Amino acid sequence: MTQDLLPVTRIPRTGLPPHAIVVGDPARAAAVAALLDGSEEVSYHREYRVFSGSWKGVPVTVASHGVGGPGAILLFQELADAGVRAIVRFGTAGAMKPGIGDGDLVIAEAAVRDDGVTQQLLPPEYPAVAAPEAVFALQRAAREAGAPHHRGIVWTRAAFQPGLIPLFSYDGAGLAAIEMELSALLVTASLRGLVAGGVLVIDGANADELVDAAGTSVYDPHREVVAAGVERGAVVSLEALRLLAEGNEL
Ligand SMILES: O=P(O)(O)O[C@H]1O[C@H](CO)[C@@H](O)[C@H]1O
Ligand SMILES: O=c1cc[nH]c(=O)[nH]1
Repeated sequence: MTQDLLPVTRIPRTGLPPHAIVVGDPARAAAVAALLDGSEEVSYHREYRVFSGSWKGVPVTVASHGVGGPGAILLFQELADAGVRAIVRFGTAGAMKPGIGDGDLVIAEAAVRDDGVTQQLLPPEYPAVAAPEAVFALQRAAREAGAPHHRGIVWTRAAFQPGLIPLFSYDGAGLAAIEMELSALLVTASLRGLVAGGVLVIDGANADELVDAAGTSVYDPHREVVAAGVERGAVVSLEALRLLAEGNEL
């Protein structure tokens, strides 16, 4: 019956595991789901591909949200409507700080809300902040996996391609990475009472202004160093969800 499916993503209103990993790319959702026991595709409508399965005994949802905050927030809202209570975004991003290399993980503490959608929902003063338990779970999982990782503030920015308007310079603000959807997730989580966080694999920066003197590379997600980071990040995300589900994040 169609009323049992949510209207935009067509995910079922009931029955999804309450702990979820979200990713931009539907193919990455399939790759993460392939690590689960008993993985099954639940639905696939537009850019929203959803799987369920279990990781070391913990039931997990894996879903893709596509590129960009306005579309992604529809998945986050409908996952909340479907009863999901903890969400980790496992994405890719450009590095903005010397010392953060390709394939490294950035664990978000908060995000700059330049996402192109939450500005229409809430005043700009409202924060986009990760749940501390999600930050600690991701940090612990990264440490235990031996994955190079950093913690910091992420710039979520709606425009991927540079345009004629110069990028605002966050020089001196200590931003760690730039991507496109995280702040929409963190704001949704605060509004809906969810636990949320994010971990991002560095795949280069898509604007000359973001490339630092220490040699951060240009944008190219199709490299072995990025693929290796994605493999590590998938396990780190799943382990962090397990720690959260078991209350063992510290
Ligand atoms: O790899 P994902 O999760 O899609 O994340 C990043 O990659 C896309 C841009 O190439 C944007 O969605 C950005 O946020
Ligand atoms: O959104 C993204 C992803 C990777 N690199 C960037 O510069 N931006």
